[in-house]
Amino acid sequence: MHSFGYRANALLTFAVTILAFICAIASFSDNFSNQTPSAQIQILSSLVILNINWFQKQPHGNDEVFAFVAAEYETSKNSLNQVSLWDAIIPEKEEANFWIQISNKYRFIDQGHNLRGKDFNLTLHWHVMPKTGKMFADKIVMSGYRLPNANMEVKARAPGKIILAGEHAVVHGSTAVAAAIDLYTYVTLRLPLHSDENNDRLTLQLKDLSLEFTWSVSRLKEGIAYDSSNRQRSSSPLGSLPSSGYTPASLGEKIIHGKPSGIDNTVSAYGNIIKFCSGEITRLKSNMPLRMLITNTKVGRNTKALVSGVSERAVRHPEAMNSVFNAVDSISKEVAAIIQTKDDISVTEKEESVKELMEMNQGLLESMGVSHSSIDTVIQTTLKHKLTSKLTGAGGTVVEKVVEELESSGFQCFTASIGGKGAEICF
Ligand SMILES: C[C@@](O)(CCO)CC(=O)[O-]
Repeated sequence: MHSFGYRANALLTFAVTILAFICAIASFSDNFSNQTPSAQIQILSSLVILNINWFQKQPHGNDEVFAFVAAEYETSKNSLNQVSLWDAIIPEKEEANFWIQISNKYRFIDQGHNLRGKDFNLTLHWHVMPKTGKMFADKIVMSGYRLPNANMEVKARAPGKIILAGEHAVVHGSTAVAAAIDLYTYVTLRLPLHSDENNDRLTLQLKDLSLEFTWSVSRLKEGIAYDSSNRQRSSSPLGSLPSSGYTPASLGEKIIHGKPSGIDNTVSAYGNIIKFCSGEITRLKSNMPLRMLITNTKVGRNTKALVSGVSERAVRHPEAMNSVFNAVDSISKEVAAIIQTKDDISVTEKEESVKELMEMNQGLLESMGVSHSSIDTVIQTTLKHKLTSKLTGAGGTVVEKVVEELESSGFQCFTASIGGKGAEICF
């Protein structure tokens, strides 16, 4: 008679043997599974186009494909170094045949000093992970990539802007109309490839002005993080620039204006002609030709002081200043409506109306205490030529005469088209 322990041992051994036998058969059956997955990948500048055209999901299994793209390179110490740039899990057959356009998910960082001027491969790996059985792995290697030998450069440009109506009052909630102009500021950013070269300093050299500023990168990052978390609008309202470009611009505005309305950085970042009121932006589609003569009176100004001067006047005379702000609001709304109108009104009539509204706006700016005697000179000069109404639209010799006279008074003139592109970045 066998003891209980002896019987239990025999049963366990039998169960384990059967289990091992089933596993061996399952594993052997992998040899009959004919897997021929294929994939394509194309790298277009910062875009990856990926097309995995194979997926095999068992009726009740949960196979999935894990795909990742890595930059791979060789060093004297290791024959294979990988920097993962992108990955994804493809859970369903229906999702396995796809085209995607992405920028890298993970940052391409040189951990040592290995990548400058070196060749590397971009490799797409994919792993098919069945519920049971052998994991299948394959890859496509794309060779011929090289990181630059010198520091990386990023170029950006942002347009200047003009406010057609509503400056200053916009800070107090009135509507304003502004446009990007085709005069740009260009910036080239050089990023050191080696981390030890990045000594936490960002240096800005304004070569035209012979000025140089330096900031601590970590302090700037803190400022940007703070501003992003406090900003109500998180995405680009006009769709031309990532919101990350908007944030530093709005930080700069705070430095220059103290309490900015946000109109300057918005129009410079996103371009076009916009109607702006308390952070709400409406893009205007102009139905009239708009070219502007811009005169630089060369009178230095302190925007912060002017903006706070208007606020102080509003505290001293709240009712009167409210009426001024309301009048500016109506003027801006009317300017916006004229610019957009498709009615059968001649361009001259539209220009006459815009001219009149601008004159009224100028008067209100004077009542806010922000005008200057040099602006009166500009107005008198243009009025003398009875050309004020033409300055928005007309070009040619008549404008040249006005420019000549204004420049002889020591001013600097520019003609500009308005409503163009916003800030652009080129890697
Ligand atoms: C004076 C102001 O209205 C415009 C300056 O370009 C200030 C602001 O809106 O932030």
